[in-house]
Parts: sequence; structure tokens; C-alpha cells
Amino acid sequence: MLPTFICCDTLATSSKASNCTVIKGGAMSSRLQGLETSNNDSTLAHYAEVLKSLGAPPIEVQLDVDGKGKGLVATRDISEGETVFTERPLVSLQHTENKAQLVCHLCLRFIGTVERQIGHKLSCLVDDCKAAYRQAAPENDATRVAGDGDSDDDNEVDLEGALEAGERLEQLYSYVSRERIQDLSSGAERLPLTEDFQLPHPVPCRRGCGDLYCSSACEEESWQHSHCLLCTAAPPATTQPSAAAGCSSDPAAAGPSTVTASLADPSLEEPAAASAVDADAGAGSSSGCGSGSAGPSSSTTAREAEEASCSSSSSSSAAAAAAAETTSAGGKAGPVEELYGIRVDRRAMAAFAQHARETNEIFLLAAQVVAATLLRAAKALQHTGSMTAPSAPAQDSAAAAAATSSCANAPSEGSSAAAAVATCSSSGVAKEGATAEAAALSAAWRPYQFAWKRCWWEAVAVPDDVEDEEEFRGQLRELASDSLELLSAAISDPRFGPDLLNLQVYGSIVGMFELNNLGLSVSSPVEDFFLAVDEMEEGAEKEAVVRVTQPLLDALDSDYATPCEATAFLAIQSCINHSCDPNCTAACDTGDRTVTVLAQRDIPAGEEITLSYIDVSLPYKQRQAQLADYGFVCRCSRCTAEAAAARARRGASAKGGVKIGRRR
Ligand SMILES: C[S@@+](CC[C@H](N)C(=O)[O-])C[C@H]1O[C@@H](n2cnc3c(N)ncnc32)[C@H](O)[C@@H]1O
Repeated sequence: MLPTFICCDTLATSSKASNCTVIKGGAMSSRLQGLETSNNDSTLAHYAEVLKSLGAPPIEVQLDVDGKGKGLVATRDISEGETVFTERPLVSLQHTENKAQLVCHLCLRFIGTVERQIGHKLSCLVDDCKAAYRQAAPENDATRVAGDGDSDDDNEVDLEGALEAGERLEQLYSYVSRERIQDLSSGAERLPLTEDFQLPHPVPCRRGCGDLYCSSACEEESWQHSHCLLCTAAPPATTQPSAAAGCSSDPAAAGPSTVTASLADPSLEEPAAASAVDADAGAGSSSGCGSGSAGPSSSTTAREAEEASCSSSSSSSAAAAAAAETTSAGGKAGPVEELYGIRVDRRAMAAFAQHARETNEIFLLAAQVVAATLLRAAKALQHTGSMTAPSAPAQDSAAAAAATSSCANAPSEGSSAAAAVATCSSSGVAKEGATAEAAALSAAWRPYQFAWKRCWWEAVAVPDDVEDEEEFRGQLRELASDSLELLSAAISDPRFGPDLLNLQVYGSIVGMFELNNLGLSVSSPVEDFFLAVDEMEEGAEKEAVVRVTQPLLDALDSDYATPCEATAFLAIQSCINHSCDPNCTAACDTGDRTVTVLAQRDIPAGEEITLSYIDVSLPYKQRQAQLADYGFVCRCSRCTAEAAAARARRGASAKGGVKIGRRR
């Protein structure tokens, strides 16, 4: 188990944004009302159910804790060091700029070998230097100098920046050659001591989109959760129309160019030769960093499960015919396919992902929520066989939401949305206006329904250098709109699309992350490796090891210790309010992909469970300034006491002012 530290990652929200659309409670948009109709009882029932699924920890969710909104409260005395609860993130994402660390796309565990990790980090450093150079000195324009008066800003040459990037690259290559970086990445060079730092063998995504996992179990879980929709790799050409037919459940939803393909990737049947190491092999190549390649996989289980799930679906002879026609005609599958009745365009998905990486990576997390929700809803419909039943002409999703939440068996995160559809349908609620589709969507949305949300472009903090707040917020809205347009081109489902893929909902999902995310940090085995070298007993053996490793350390510089950094959203942890004197801390275990909240002192029954969002060693004013960036004035007991003390001091000096009055 790697030591892991966690901090709250709730991104800044502006205290100026007092006119934000508050999704929680009253002011909901009609779109969100469709998904989010709830009352206090259904909110409490939901959290009680989630807590039960976590083994009934000694806490409960209360709806208004000291004016801070929902919070967690201890239901019995909790001792210092005791685990308060443990849960798994609903979604998580390694930060785009952290891609120099090779980790499992799902559980964030470091993968490969220490040598490969070092080779990959160096490849990324090389790429970064080259990118910085290209940015500073745009191609074909090397003669222009910044500020020469007649060039576009974009084409100006930043001589200082170009020089710096060039020098850094030169310095790097003075310690380690291109060939050595390549050898480390490919496994041709083994380093001493690394057998003490065994890491899981990487398992690539079955489609070869470049995502890597620590096991076929993680690959399978990710695929089933949302990756089968979000994967950017095109389906492989297939000659198995029957398998294709099984996976296609709604031919009517597919456009004319739709090709439904087998989910099994034939390339994965090949022997373990082309490993994802190849992605790094070309040290210094621009594809070396942050990308992988298809390679061997032990994901037979994943494929079997997928095939089993496909074969249980209602088969579509039309889609089978389309697939057969395409493969016999061209032998190649196109980038568009259909899963559980959801149309996916892989090329459009790649465009969405690129836009997100270039603008706001939180769009990638939002896409996970959208895809996971669509999948759960579609699978629920398929499970109940409702898909073949005629739908009511008009969807009344608000009624459906109410119907779903009023069902005694309404599911929580772990349970199937199908149960809600079945229960609601059999209880006759669906007949009263709620369609099976709306009930399925509402049930599938439930894991996110009760989270604290505000619309992203309204809630986000305004940077200090922004002069026109309205214009700034308009630009963010535009950005979200562009992102949604790209996502909608990539995944669509006429049964649920309009209720989920609309700007208000999308903005609220992105805003939900802004307000609730938890930052995760997993320390690197590369750091541990260099520490182990450093701690060797002085002598000839250490000297020999250092001769080999020191140039690598010099080349990596401070990057040798960079941890994996990620962001995650959790159902129960996201209910924990901040305190400047917190009684709990959080830690995560990449081994079982859990986050644990631990008591850092004795907590009596009835006391609120709190974490710190900021550095609480700062003095009062600085803490307030940081928390103002988070969009709230801290109401914790420490701040309340310090504010009272400050008021008392001001009062005393005001009395002193009366004395000054003696000047009269
Ligand atoms: C991660 S959420 C915590 C759960 C939230 N109270 C809810 O209703 O879901 C963070 C939000 O809770 C509120 N909050 C958290 N700690 C607070 C504090 N110390 N004082 C005032 N408001 C706080 C703020 O509105 C903040 O944006």
C-alpha cells in the first residue's frame, strides 16, 4: 500500500457570486427539476441507504448543521484514530498535467516498473521542453522578436522562453541520452534495487485508446462504469455480426452511418509482445508523454462479461444486418457504434476529450457522470425489457423523478436502476404519467442528485486580473456550451438525451465538482526508490549504485518526487463541512480504491464530523481570505470564537476611542 495524503480540492467559488443559481433547495431550473425533484425525507432516506451500504458507520447526514447546509454528525462517541467511514469515489480523474506519472486510470495505482516510470517522466520532460520551445518560438517565424511591432501576439518569439526551454533540454540530455531514456522505457535497462519496488503490470484499455490499468478487474470496472461510451478508440473491424447484434439494442436510435461492432478487440488476442511500453519507446517523440498504445491484455474476463451482457440484450436483426453489410463490404468498422441503444461516435468523442484537455479537464469528469448515468438508465431499461414497450408520448420527468423517489425500493449508488424501473412500473406509478425512460434516468441520476450544486459559470471564482465579471462568466458559459456540443455529438440517446445533455444540467455537474471535489495525492515509487538509494550504507556498493542512478536524479531534478495527483467525487465525504479545527483527516488506499475518514481526536456523539479545506495553521484573516475564495464565510467554532475575540478587541479600542474623546 502506498502512503497517500488527501486534501480537500473544493475549487474556488466566488463570494461575489451571490446571485448564483442554487440547485439545492428552491431555485432549480426546470431542466434540473426534472432530475432533482426531492424533499428532505427523500434526501435523508437516500443518505441513510448509502450509509447502510457502507456498513452503517457511526454517523448520520443532517440537513442543516449550524447554517452550513448538510453535514455529517457522529451518532456515538468515536475514539481518536478510529475509522469513521470508508467509501469509494463515484468518479475520479488523474490531472491532465500529471500524466508524467503512469498510474491505473481507475484506482491511481502506479504501474509498470520503476525504470519505466523514470523513462516516462524523462520522456515527458523532453516533450515539455520541446513544447515550451515551440510555444516560445513559433515555427517559420524565428526571425521575429517579441515587441517588434508588426506581428500577431501568437507569432511573437519569446527569446527568453525559447532560450530557457532549450537550455533545460540541453541540460537534461547532458545527464541522460535519448537512447537511455528509450532503454528505461522499454525495459532494456534494469536499475539496481528496483526489485524491491514491484508494480502491477499495465493492462491497456481493450480498445487501445491509451488508457492503462493495474489489472483486468480495473479495466473491466472502468469499461462497465462509463469507459465503453467514453473510449476514444474506434471499434475494431469485425466479422462477427451475431456478437454485434447482441450489443445493439436500439437500431432505431442509430443513424444511417451506424456500424455496430463486436466489443472484443482482436488485437488483444496477440501474444504479449507489443506492450504499452511502446508508447514511451520513442524518447523525445511528441507521442511519448501521456499516451499509451494497445498491447497485450488479460482482459478476457472483461470481454466475456461484455459478451455475456450483450447476449442477454434484446438482439437487433437490423443492426446485425447493418454490421454484416459493412464488414462484408469494406472489412472495416467505422467510428460510430451503438451500445445499449446509446449512439457513440468515437471520432467526436476524441474531439470532445481534446477540447476538455485543452480548456477544462473537469469536463472529462462531467462526461463520466453523464456517460455513467446514461448507461445505468439504458441498462435498466434493457433489464426490464421496457425498451421494446411503447413509450408514453410525452415524457414528464419531474413526475418520473417523484415517482422514483416515492418508490420504497428506489436504488442508491450500488443498487440497480432497473429495480426502480421495475418497482415503479409494477406499482403502477409509471402508468400515472412517468415513462419507464424517465424513471430509469431519474434512478440512474440518484448518486449525484443530492450533492451540493451551483452552476459552474456562476459559481466559479473571478480571477484577480479579470476586469469584467459578466464577460468572464459569459465566456465560461460559452466554453461549457462548446464542450456540451462536442459531447452531444459523441454520445446521444433520444430516450434520455434532452433531460441529461442540456446546458443547465451540464453546468450544474461541472459546478458540483467545483464545490465538492476531493484532491488525491499518491506518492511515487520513484521517490521511494531514490530515497532507498540515498539510505544505503556508505561504501563501495552504494558508490556503484549512485554512479548509475545519480545522472537520472540530476535529469529529473525535483520531478523525481512528483506524486500522482487526481481529483475525485465521493457521496458521503462530499457532505463534510470545513472546520479550521477539524476533528478528522482523510486518506486513500489505492489498493482497494477507497477513501477513509479517520478521527484525529475523540469525537463525542452529536458532534459534527469536519475536515479542513485549507491550511488551518494560517492566522484568522488569511484563513478567511482563502475561504472567501471558496464562496463561504466560515462558521466553524474556531472562527466564531476568533471573530468574537476580534469584535471584543474592537469594542475595547472603541471604548478607548471614547477616551480619545477627552480631546474635546
Ligand atoms: C463540500 S460541501 C459540504 C456539504 C454542504 N454543506 C452541503 O450542503 O452539501 C461545501 C459547502 O458547504 C458549506 N460549508 C462548508 N463548510 C462550511 C463552514 N465552515 N462554514 C460555512 N459554510 C460551510 C459551503 O456552502 C461550501 O461551499
